[in-house]
Amino acid sequence: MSLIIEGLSKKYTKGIQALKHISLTVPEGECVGIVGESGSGKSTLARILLGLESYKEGIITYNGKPIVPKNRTSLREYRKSVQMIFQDTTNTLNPKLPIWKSLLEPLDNYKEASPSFLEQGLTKMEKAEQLLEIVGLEKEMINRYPHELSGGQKQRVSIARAISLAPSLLVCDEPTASLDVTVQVQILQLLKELQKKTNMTILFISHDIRAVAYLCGRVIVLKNGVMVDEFRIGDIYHKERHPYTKALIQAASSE
Ligand SMILES: Nc1ncnc2c1ncn2[C@@H]1O[C@H](COP(=O)(O)OP(=O)(O)OP(=O)(O)O)[C@@H](O)[C@H]1O
Repeated sequence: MSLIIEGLSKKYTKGIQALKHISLTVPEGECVGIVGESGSGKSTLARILLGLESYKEGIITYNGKPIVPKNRTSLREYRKSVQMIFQDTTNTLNPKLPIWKSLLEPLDNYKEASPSFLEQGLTKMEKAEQLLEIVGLEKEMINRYPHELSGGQKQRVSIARAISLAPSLLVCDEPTASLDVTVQVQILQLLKELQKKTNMTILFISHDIRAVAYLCGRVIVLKNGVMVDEFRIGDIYHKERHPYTKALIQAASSE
């Protein structure tokens, strides 16, 4: 798995330049964090990576193949290996469907997928139960509806759904932002555990440098669409950090 972004820029209509010449490589099995304040372009980057947003300038290649936005055929295979979790689970979990139906949607769409962490020969319901167990939820929850779950439980279901196809890359866009602090920590722990177990690559997008520092080995700092800093987590307190990175650390430690 390799994801390479070279010289990516994105301009919205009305001239808003959300990303300016972004270049980065996401190596296999690593967790790379993208941190920045509101409006820095984090979600734009995530949406482009998922093929949900177009871009005119730059090249994105995944395993050597270019990602062409909104090209359904080339995106089908890509979508199988690249999954996303969002801050707001309403995008993922249809309120009208029981949990098991939402959970099994990706596996239904890609019948050829057989993730190694699911036992062979399971019925549909047993697959849904196993997926829930992997993310630390009671299997009895498969028959509930999203409104009958807490925010943290819903995010666990979203994670179970996202990993059900054993993606090689998981893009997480502020997955803990709307959760209580203790639940945030539990979700971060779960992601860390899953990453260790499955060796999937994670691109973790957050405004919270502490969450990024907990989970990621490498960090990229975005400010107004520009990559202003990039470092290994061990160098977070290095004196050569960009003043904006230092300000983010300072702000987080005084919260
Ligand atoms: N569909 C759109 N049309 C026009 N401008 C947009 C659109 N989406 C985002 N923008 C603008 O692009 C810039 C980057 O927005 P983006 O949502 O990527 O930032 P972000 O870092 O994810 O912020 P937040 O943390 O608040 O979600 C902002 O100035 C925003 O107003």
